[in-house]
Amino acid sequence: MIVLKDILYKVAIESVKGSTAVDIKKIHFDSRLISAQDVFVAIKGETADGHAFIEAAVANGANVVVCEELPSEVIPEVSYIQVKDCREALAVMASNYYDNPSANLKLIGVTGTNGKTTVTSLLYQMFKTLGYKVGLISTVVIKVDDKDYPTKLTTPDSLTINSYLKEMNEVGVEFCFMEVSSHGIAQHRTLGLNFEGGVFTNLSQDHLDYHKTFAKYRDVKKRFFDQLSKKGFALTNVDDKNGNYMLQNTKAKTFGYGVKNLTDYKVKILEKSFSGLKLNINGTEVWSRFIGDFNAYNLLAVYAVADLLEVKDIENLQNLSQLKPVEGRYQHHMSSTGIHVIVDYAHTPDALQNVLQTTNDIRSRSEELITVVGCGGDRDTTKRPLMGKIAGNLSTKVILTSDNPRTEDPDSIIKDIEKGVEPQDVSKTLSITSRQQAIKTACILAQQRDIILIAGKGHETYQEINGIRSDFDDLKIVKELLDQLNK
Ligand SMILES: CC(=O)N[C@H]1[C@@H](OP(=O)(O)OP(=O)(O)OC[C@H]2O[C@@H](n3ccc(=O)[nH]c3=O)[C@H](O)[C@@H]2O)O[C@H](CO)[C@@H](O)[C@@H]1O[C@H](C)C(=O)N[C@@H](C)C(=O)N[C@H](CCC(=O)O)C(=O)O
Ligand SMILES: Nc1ncnc2c1ncn2[C@@H]1O[C@H](COP(=O)(O)OP(=O)(O)OP(=O)(O)O)[C@@H](O)[C@H]1O
Ligand SMILES: N[C@H](CCC[C@H](N)C(=O)O)C(=O)O
Ligand SMILES: [Mg+2]
Repeated sequence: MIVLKDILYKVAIESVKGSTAVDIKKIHFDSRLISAQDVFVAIKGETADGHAFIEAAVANGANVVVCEELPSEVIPEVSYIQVKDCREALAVMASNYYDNPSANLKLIGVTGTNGKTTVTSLLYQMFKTLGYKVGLISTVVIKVDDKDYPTKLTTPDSLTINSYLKEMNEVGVEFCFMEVSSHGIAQHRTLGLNFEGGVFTNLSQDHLDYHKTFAKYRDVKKRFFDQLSKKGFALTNVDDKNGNYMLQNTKAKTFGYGVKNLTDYKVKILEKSFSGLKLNINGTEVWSRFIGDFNAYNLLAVYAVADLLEVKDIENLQNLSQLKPVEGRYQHHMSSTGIHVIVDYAHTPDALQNVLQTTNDIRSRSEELITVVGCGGDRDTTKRPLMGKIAGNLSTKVILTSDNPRTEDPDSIIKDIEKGVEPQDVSKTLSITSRQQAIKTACILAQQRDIILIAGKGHETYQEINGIRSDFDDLKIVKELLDQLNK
């Protein structure tokens, strides 16, 4: 049994009503999950206020309520802990409840608009090959060494994070690589975790629906570095406009990586093709099967983190050249008749620009570059016209379609994207609401050597419409269609 006062260690408490010497079972922030002797944390969310569910939580058996405002009627058998911020309190309690698991392994957090999944997944791959037990918390999957768990968020809530870290402790994981999203930082999901290091990849427009302004989005990301301890390291992409800004107030030891500017970790791109990149990393030539300049940054970040974690240089470079691409990130497939297909998770203007630019750099220009792209519903609407403009400017044909419409009307999302398509690009742009039909049309249009880029959903194996997720896998669908069409 765990005693309430043990999990309240370091929680900023404003007032207490009732005993803190009570036994508790689990902590939940959803009243519907509460059973007898559980702690209910009332969170003021985006759509609901957890304080409205205190009564329901108590009816389900909660014997402790953590809240920002005490309910008008308090029940004598229940302990009430009033705190300033319930999300902060939840994060601290979660660490305490699971015995501060982040202190028993080396935890590295990766933040930035694009590249988090790629960098964390490659670090997982590299450290596994080096023979360590490794953890991964990413958009695609959570891994406790070899065991996989599904996940819905990039950075899960603090209870979930700590429960997986605890499981990692139990099986002897030494290194854990995790994605730190801006929502995660804003909602204190990672607060109180003991990070050995933090990495900044880049910053461009995304999530303005949530953060409202770019400056606020940037400053939330910076908060992650402000919170690192002086024992840790902070590694930043110095070529990014905000790279140095991120580290301005960090107490951690700072390091830089980049292609354009002189810094601690440097990469030069020597050759690029659809079969990979030839790089010069800090003076040594390395071959990798990754495609695209942006992946030179990702690989360099991986090399730098491995170096900062004291992997021997020779092993680091050898392993770097063995790394395999991550699911849905510039995933390349060649059809039986020689049509190139690229499935990529580009769902921001910057990512779309990068993948298209990269593809244009590699192709010989006589082929068509057919881009199939959409934007998610209930998310940043201002990125839609920007993505329309970029798709039109950098492709020879564009098919605008649906991504995950969620609760929005798919046609009105497409109309928002169309608004950004410039006049000279209108004649090469089609709009087809059904993603399946859009992909089929691209397959019908494509000839040998042409390139079909399907952007936005990468590894996702579903399409979400009105809260219902149906099977949908871009790569599987395009392969089936090309086969059916004998292409
Ligand atoms: C906008 C957002 O970030 N929402 C997240 C947030 O929910 P919320 O606090 O707004 O919840 P709410 O619905 O307002 O409810 C408030 C509270 O009342 C509680 N409640 C509600 C009903 C009830 O009957 N009883 C009850 O106790 C809820 O459990 C909650 O604690 O906190 C929840 C728990 O941690 C998250 O699951 C939820 O993520 C939603 C599902 C989501 O889609 N989030 C996306 C936008 C997200 O976080 N994405 C990032 C970024 C990815 C990237 O960078 O690309 C990510 O890290 O994945
Ligand atoms: N270093 C990078 N710079 C710019 N774009 C990148 C970079 N790495 C990947 N991308 C592009 O961004 C897309 C998403 O990459 P990745 O999944 O690694 O990013 P992420 O930060 O995890 O995204 P999310 O916020 O959705 O979790 C890729 O499919 C690719 O198009
Ligand atoms: N982590 C990203 C995922 C976007 C993926 C795209 N397919 C969409 O559904 O919008 C987000 O929450 O914005
Ligand atoms: Mg990710």
